[in-house]
Amino acid sequence: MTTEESADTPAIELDAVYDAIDAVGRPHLTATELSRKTDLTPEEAREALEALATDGEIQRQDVSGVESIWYPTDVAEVTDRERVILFPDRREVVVEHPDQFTRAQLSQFARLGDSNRSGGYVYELREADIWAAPHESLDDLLATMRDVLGERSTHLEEWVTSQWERARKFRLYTHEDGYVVLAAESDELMGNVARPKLDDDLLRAPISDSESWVDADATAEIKRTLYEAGYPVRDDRELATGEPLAMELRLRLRDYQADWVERFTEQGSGVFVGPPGSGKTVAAMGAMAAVGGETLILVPSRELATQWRDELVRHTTLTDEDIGEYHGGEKEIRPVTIATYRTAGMDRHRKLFDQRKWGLVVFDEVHHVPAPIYRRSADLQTKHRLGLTATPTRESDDEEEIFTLVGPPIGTDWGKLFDEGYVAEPEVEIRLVPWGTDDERTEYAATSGHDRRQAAAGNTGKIDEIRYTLAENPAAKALVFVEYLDDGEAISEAIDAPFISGETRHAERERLFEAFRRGEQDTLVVSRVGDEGIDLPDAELAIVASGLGGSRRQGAQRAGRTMRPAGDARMVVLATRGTTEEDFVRRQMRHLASKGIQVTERDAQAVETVEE
Ligand SMILES: Nc1ncnc2c1ncn2[C@@H]1O[C@H](COP(=O)(O)OP(=O)(O)OP(=O)(O)O)[C@@H](O)[C@H]1O
Repeated sequence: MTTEESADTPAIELDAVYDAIDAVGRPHLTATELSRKTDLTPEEAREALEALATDGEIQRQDVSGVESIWYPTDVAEVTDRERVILFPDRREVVVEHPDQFTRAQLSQFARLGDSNRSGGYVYELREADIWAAPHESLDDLLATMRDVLGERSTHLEEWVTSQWERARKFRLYTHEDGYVVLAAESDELMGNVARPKLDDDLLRAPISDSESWVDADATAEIKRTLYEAGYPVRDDRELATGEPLAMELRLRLRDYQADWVERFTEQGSGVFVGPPGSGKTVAAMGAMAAVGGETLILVPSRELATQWRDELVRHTTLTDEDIGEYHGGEKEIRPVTIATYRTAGMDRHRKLFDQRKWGLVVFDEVHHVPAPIYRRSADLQTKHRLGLTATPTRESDDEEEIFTLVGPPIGTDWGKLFDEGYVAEPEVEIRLVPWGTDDERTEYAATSGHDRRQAAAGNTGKIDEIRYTLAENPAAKALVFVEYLDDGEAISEAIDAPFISGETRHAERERLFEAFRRGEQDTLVVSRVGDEGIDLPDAELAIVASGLGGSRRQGAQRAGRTMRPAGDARMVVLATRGTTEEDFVRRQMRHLASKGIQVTERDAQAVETVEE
């Protein structure tokens, strides 16, 4: 073969790439790997792969900073097969076409970053993700990882093991004489980490080279300081059980709920993490019964306070007389008191925390806990603390607060909950809607910043799409979510359904929601303010016309509305095609997808899309 000839013919046949892939033992390879399995140099291998890619025979998957991954087009085309690619050195996992189970598994020990250029999902494993993995043992965690990654990396597993151990190097416990002790795994850790970092007034006196007597009122600060230094502290103190509370459940906890409660009582504090409708509220009642002490329940809204009361009366032996509500409407402190965060956060209502001897404080929707409550939570460290959340949004600034002031997560494999039918998987569909009129498009182009967002939100093309979607699902009880009042009013008028916003009086809201629950009202338009923390168990269809929410959590919550165990729930998210709204919605949905929810994307159905 002459040099000229070799320049023209591909350096390698596709078959040889398949052979090399087989030899590598994964469904993809890098140029370096190809060169090792053939007699090509790495450079020749890369050129050969590029030539095959130009011919469309193979595809590449790029991840910045490391070698590209290649796989045959056939595999990509015939199957929308899931591909999980691990980059152990970067502690990253790239997943293409992940199924629901894989996403649920990954979200337990990794956080979703951005997508890469080829559209794969990139998950990162950071220290705090391992510290906060809701597994009972390291073996359980490693088993989940091996299951989802399909391959083992000794290097990664060593790192995971070291992080797991790192989160177990310090613990607080109650000495038999009643004082609180900080114990380090070794003298070095106490001498080189804890003592230099913690002020003298926090560490009262050394007990030994690895243990110190600490200020019992400063445990929150101790936990936070060590967390920041990279050592999350186990909290094994004996906690107050408060005034006794006699209560029993009227229903049987499901196995996973019983397991959550058991882990909670062992730890004394923690956060139940489970998808909406998975029975966290009921499990929290199990925790109340297990602690057996008077309980303060903090919730984000008055509506939720009333719901909690109803559920407590329905599912436990508590009666209405045992339960007090404490918020803008009513102020009663009883053995079980349900307060809103807002009222509880006000200084003049401090008595809520001190008037009775609480044994347990429950933080519902724990990611909603406002700063004043967090400050107060530092004083609640001697009590049992239980958080509830459906959205362990790890990127949030609250991550550390939740971990140190409330407790570590307690969870179950989400995939299992879906599989066993405890939670219905919603279908989420993004629909890209063209502009209703040319004028709107022009206006969008001429504005910037917030006005621009508002223009995209208010696209009148969405009104047709809403009508179409409602007509598609005639029997479904539907909620239409909007971001701006003007849009809400326009939609409400166009589809002849009441509009509930932050301006709607409380009594009117309740009346409309009740009518909706009873099935007398089948469609409601709800603004972003109007839906905060409200539970609408019977919604079968949610149309998000705009403003999926300023935060990812809100997106997840709205999807949550349709994720009740009953019925075939569906969510349609509208976004104006070709605008920033489109990107925004996609990003939000990606987050949902990472929580194990099936998301699809299609063009608007009502309006013909014209090529622009
Ligand atoms: N052990 C159980 N036995 C029977 N029904 C249960 C049990 N646990 C939960 N449920 C029912 O399942 C539904 C959802 O439960 P729950 O309200 O506790 O979920 P959740 O996770 O708190 O939901 P959300 O996150 O939306 O607040 C409720 O109707 C509840 O009565």
